[in-house]
Amino acid sequence: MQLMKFNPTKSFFTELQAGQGHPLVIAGPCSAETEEQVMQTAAALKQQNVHLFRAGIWKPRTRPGSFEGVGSKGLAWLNRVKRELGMRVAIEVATARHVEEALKQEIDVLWIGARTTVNPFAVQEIADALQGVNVPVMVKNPVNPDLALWIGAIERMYHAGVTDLAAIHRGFSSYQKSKYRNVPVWQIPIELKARYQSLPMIVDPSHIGGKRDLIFPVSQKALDLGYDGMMIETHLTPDKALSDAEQQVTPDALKAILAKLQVRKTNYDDAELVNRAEELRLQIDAADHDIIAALGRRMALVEQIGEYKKLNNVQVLQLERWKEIFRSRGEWAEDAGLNHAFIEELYKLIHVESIRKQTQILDGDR
Ligand SMILES: O=C(O)C(=O)C[C@]1(C(=O)O)C=C[C@@H](O)C=C1
Repeated sequence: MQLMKFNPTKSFFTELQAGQGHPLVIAGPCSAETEEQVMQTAAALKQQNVHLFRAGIWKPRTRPGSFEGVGSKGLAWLNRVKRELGMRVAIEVATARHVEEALKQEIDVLWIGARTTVNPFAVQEIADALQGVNVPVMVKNPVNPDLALWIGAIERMYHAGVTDLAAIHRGFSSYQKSKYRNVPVWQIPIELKARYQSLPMIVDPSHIGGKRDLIFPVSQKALDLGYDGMMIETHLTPDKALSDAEQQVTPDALKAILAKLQVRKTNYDDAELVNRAEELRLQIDAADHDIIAALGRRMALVEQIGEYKKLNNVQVLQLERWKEIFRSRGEWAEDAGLNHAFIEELYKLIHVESIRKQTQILDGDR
């Protein structure tokens, strides 16, 4: 299979915001509810120079019985937004039929939702329906934190001939309680961005946060990480919305959020500033050198204990010692002004590596 060489110099998404010096803004209601609601929301958002008007037509819901979208008739409403207000419009598609109906109504941009991205069969069906069409497509991350699955869905679009691609980061489901509706796991989109630098990355703070209050901080963090834009759910009367009421904002609130967001420079623009940053980076290099040397010493000791365990036929996992390490290193971290949870995660990784090394020694597979 040919690997994706995604490296366009310009695309539909970059052109939309070209020269404006501010990020791409996609906004609109979670769901299209009535024709009037769609037209009024779009008119309010047009005032704010929103680049793309979004609305859910078919809504995949967790449980049956919730509002599942108005269906095909809503497409004509979006077509009206396009014709009467001159805005570009975007919807989510989950099946080949959705794609066909959307194209018939001249929807400008399609996106693949998180619950679809998880399923390669469904994604391929959409890709097949897009063969030879080349409409811009945005691919949301899968609900589970799996980068390969996300890339796979983007690749299926690419192989179908879609050249205007973007990724949407909407966060990941988690069983654990969190302040987020979908935990961001920023490392995953950062890795995607590192692999495909020219792939526009859009944040969906409405789904990550699940609450209005989190839209601003999540968007600001995304901009600080170099994201290209955001998709924010907007409703005229959010509290009365038929879906996702808690995470939608009014067009006025959206305006306030956009005004507050700071777009920072991608890099230092002055030689003096570059030099100061370089000095600090040299010190970071030295500190990292120390960390790696210390880890090397630690692992050499772990190997010695491994040999000793082999000689005496003692098992690898020493639970009491491990619990003690986990507890004490957390305390040391706090004394040193470091984040407790960070050091715990680091030691979990170190312990897994110790176990891997000692298992090799004990099982003689070195
Ligand atoms: O103390 C030991 O017995 C070790 O092998 C070292 C070590 C560690 O990495 O610190 C490794 C594995 C054990 O479960 C506990 C601790």
